[in-house]
Amino acid sequence: MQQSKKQKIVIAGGGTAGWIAAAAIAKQLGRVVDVELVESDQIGTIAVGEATIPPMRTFHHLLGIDEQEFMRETSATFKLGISFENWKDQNQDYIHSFGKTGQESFFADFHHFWLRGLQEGHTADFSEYSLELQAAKAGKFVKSKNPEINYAYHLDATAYAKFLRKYSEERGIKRTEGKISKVNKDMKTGNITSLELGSGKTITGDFFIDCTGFKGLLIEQSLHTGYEDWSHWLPCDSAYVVQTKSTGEVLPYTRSIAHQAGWRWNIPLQHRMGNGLVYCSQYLGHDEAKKLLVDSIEGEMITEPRLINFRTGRRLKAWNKNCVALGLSSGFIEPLESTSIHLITTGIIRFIRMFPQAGIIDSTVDEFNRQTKLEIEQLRDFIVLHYNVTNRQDSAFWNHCKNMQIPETLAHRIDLFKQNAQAMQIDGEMFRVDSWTQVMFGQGVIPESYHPIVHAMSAKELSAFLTNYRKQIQQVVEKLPTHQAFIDQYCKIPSK
Ligand SMILES: Cc1cc2nc3c(=O)[nH]c(=O)nc-3n(C[C@H](O)[C@H](O)[C@H](O)COP(=O)(O)OP(=O)(O)OC[C@H]3O[C@@H](n4cnc5c(N)ncnc54)[C@H](O)[C@@H]3O)c2cc1C
Repeated sequence: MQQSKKQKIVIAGGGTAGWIAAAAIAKQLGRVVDVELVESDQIGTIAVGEATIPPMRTFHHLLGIDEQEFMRETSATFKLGISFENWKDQNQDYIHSFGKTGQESFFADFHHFWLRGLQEGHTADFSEYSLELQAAKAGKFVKSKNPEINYAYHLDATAYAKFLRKYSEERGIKRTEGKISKVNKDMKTGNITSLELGSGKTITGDFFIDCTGFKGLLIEQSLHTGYEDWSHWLPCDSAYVVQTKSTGEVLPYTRSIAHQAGWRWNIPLQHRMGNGLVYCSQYLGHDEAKKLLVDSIEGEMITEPRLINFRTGRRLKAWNKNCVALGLSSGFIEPLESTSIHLITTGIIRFIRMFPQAGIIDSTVDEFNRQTKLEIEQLRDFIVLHYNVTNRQDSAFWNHCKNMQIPETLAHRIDLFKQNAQAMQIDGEMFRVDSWTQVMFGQGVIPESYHPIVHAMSAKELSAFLTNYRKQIQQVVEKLPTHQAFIDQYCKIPSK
């Protein structure tokens, strides 16, 4: 079999997306391709994106990253889930944790057993059957395989890009600083041939990865790929962000607190808190939003509040010609479930798997785009669920969300769950039954019936099963160290 010549990949942009792409390619393809990353210090990065989901650990494992070093360098903390406050209704909270809830049987998920229990007088909340959720509530954490505790991280976005830059440069990635002023294309094929910098330097390549952020300098401004707008389902279009000093012990979860026209977040890092207020500008003015954020934060501000505008949706093709878009240039479904960095990692893994060593083949491009579309649509549905299934009627924004037409795929899932508690699962989907059920129950969806298989247990057996499972979780949680104590001994940042 013939091996083609060594290809050159040019990565445009050095935010989280650019350096994740560089690090992954350096590790997996470093011997067979040359890579150059161009970034502009003058433009800088978006410098948000600080909450993650558990698959990041697998990605780090693939890169051979040492967890303690990574956590110290990025001031990271552990994340067991997200606390959704005032989403179902004002003054009602629930946690979407990364844990399993209860023990399922081959034919029916655990929530069917819990629903029967409710009917038979068991009053314990669904949340009491998840170890991660209870540990989060108690502010506790430990790394454990038995019982397994599933977790992700909160991290400092700027420090993370720096950390991956060091990793990539140590593995041979070339970095060029400069502002791209022109994207050159081949007249015949339409492929990108080179990037011209303000300094006059030209960077040529065989393949280009667009990580230039929302503007999509290559994929959109040069290749005019097109964008599918999802603002009719995800109407928030703005965020004010600000960093504050920490106050008290760090929580092992993100807080997402709904307000009259969106929500705000608290992301606890070791040395500071990340805060942001996401909103729909049609229902809340920018000045009001800024005031709402400033009035709600607890610690002293260490940055000025900064406005970020966005449009939810996806790039029509993540791979077009000889260019793949990653990160914000490929689309954005808002940060509610911390899915953007995850999409960068799955995007680069997919690209490496389908790497066009022998030239670009249409079927490969089509398959890449098909998988990318499916993945982002599944995440979109999960996020739309949070907005749509609510009892809130206190503002025009929530009335809009409650009554909006939702994607058919999501409507189908909600129907299945409402009618007979079926939590539909698509192969390979990121958020599993445990996530869908925690959010459905958390937002107040109560099914009309459950699977009859649960009657294979007698009432006595079911009662013992539910009671013992819950007790075991309580016993484990009692013995766990606090999140703060675990961080202090495992990955504490050096005091400055
Ligand atoms: C409000 C908000 C909150 C978010 N929260 C989360 C979260 O909690 N979790 C999560 O997973 N994701 C979150 N995200 C998404 C996350 O921030 C991004 O996915 C991530 O930071 C990747 O950004 P990026 O690298 O694509 O873009 P950027 O960080 O914008 O980087 C763009 C890069 O391109 C360079 N560039 C641009 N133009 C040029 C040019 N002409 N010449 C040279 N270089 C250029 C810039 O200098 C920069 O290096 C959030 C996003 C927003 C808007």
